[in-house]
Amino acid sequence: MIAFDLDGTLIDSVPDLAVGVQRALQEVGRSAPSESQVRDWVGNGAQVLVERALTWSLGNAPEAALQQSAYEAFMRHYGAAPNALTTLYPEVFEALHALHDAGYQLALITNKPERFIAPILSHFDLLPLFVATVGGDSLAEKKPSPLPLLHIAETLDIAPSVSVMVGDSRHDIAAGKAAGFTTIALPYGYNHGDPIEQSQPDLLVSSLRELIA
Ligand SMILES: O=C(O)COP(=O)(O)O
Ligand SMILES: [Mg+2]
Repeated sequence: MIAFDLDGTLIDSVPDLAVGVQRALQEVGRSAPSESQVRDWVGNGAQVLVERALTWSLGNAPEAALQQSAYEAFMRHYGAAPNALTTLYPEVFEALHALHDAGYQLALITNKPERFIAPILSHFDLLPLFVATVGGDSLAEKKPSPLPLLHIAETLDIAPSVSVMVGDSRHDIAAGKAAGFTTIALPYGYNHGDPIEQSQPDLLVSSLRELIA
């Protein structure tokens, strides 16, 4: 089984995430961050993304009521147009089809809220390739916890030792290691601005084409 991360691995979603964050902060009367700031804040799910933006804007952590209003606004704005500016990274479509046709079971494990998974994968004609998907709010814990990975392995009845986690961030690699998966990192996504090599994945590939090779 090969499990893929979504944001920063299969899709370059930051342009739409940034618009969602900017509109949410404007709606709650706060200054809006730039797209490059948002890029470094992606990785721990929508609640943390909104919290990081508010903390930047306020200079301190937000109160719960403000966090909740901004989170609801983000979910509404991002949910209204999750595919407006988002693109698939090069070779993703071909690579996923090649792996699927070769008989690998493909899973998707993202920290993104579950409700956005199907609309985005459907938009890019990728949804039927995945036997299982899990979002950041699907289970009690999200990456870097190994829980979502172990949950998928158990659901598919596949041992972690023959499972692979492919991702762009330290949370993917940490979750993969803790779950006993082989970890493969891609360098082009979002890792809070740090090189993914620092997480010491089992393998670093420059693209999904190289992964197939
Ligand atoms: O939504 C996020 O913060 C990150 O999502 P990802 O796990 O697909 O990279
Ligand atoms: Mg990612």
